[in-house]
Amino acid sequence: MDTIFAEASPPGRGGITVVRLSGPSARKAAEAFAGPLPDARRSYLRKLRDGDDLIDHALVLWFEEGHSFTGEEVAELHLHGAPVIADRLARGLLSQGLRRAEAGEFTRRAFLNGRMDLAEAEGLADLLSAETEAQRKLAMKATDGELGKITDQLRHDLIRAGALIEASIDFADEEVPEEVPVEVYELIDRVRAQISEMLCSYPATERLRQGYEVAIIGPPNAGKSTLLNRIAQREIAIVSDIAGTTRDILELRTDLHGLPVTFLDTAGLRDSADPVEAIGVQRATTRARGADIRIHLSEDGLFTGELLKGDLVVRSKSDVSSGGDLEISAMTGKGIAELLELVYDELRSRAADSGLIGNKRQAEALGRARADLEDIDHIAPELLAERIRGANFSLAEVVGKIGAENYLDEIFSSFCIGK
Ligand SMILES: Nc1nc2c(ncn2[C@@H]2O[C@H](COP(=O)(O)OP(=O)(O)OP(=O)(O)O)[C@@H](O)[C@H]2O)c(=O)[nH]1
Ligand SMILES: [K+]
Ligand SMILES: [Mg+2]
Repeated sequence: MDTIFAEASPPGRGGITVVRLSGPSARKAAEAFAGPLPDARRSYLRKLRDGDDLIDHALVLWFEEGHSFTGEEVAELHLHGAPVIADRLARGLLSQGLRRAEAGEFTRRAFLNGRMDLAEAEGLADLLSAETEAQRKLAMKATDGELGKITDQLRHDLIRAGALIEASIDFADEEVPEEVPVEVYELIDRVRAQISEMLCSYPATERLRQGYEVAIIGPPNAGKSTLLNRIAQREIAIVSDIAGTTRDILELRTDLHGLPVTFLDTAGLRDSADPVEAIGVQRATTRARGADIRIHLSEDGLFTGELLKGDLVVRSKSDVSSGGDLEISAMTGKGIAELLELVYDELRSRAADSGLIGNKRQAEALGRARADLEDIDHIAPELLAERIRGANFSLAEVVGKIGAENYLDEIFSSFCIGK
């Protein structure tokens, strides 16, 4: 096994740069620069030298095999945060025979050494890319091993069901048709119900993970771009009194009280002879349909087209006209805070339905497990036992106990170098 190294802190200048070494010669390599390091998990302030070149004064610590993030021997060198120092150290480490880590390689080794299951590793990837408080909380839950515990319990129940069937097959009187014990069906029903419940929460989880989209739509000159600028508190979109000003979709990423929300400004909806504007209208319509919420904005407070669950019908320019339930003035700012609260309330209630299933890979494996446990009422005991084995296999895949090799490259390449 190679000993690898990488900067664990972001590139560039900072207070410190942390260089992490992992592998069988991590400690030896650290000591080649820092001198002997007696105790694990204690930090030492040392001069790092390569021959007679003093590289830096650094904090150095090491972790024994089995008691580190990767499960291998790990050393950490906390350097002063100038790129030239880390570069100088890297040259020394390369000449010691170490190699640079690939993206996600530390976490990959942690998984391969049993320090975390696949769902925890995926949770860690989400945690590192979380942008808002709600995403942080969701990812944190996934790094905590909860899914592994639940799937272990489900597998335990299925193994018991399988054993009960085997016993009934072995001892069945040859004259009497074999009967599957009632407990088997009870166990399977319970497992299937739990899987269904977990799968039910998946779409809400996925939306929160990806971030929500709120499309501002309506006729030309409704004030959509002015509203976007008001939410952004800066001039993102071009505003003019010419109908058909906006053509491309403009995105504004926000953190709405901890929820990741992207507001979309779109082309005013109308039939246009201008081919470019027509493309804009087409894009607006398609994108708005896929958004989580649509704000239907118009001067008369009416809307055309479909109203989907959670949509808001809003009257614009309330400074010059009035009427309608929900009115705003993007010019004066009136009603904007209330509008954002309504958006937040709706999305928060959707986020509240999120659960432990964090991604498509996990959802698909669970879906296969559930499919094996459906329509089992009149099937022969041997076939039922086979189905149970299939479901067990899929449950093991959820947390990567089986079949992880197919996903490792994809999962770990989404990490940065040094993670
Ligand atoms: N009085 C008043 N005028 C507004 C308000 N919001 C927008 N306007 C004006 O309405 C006109 C159209 O505004 P835009 O924001 O460009 O409208 P839009 O819906 O983006 O228009 P298109 O991109 O052409 O579809 C501009 O002259 C704005 O200054 C408002 O709250 N009050
Ligand atoms: K306009
Ligand atoms: Mg516009």
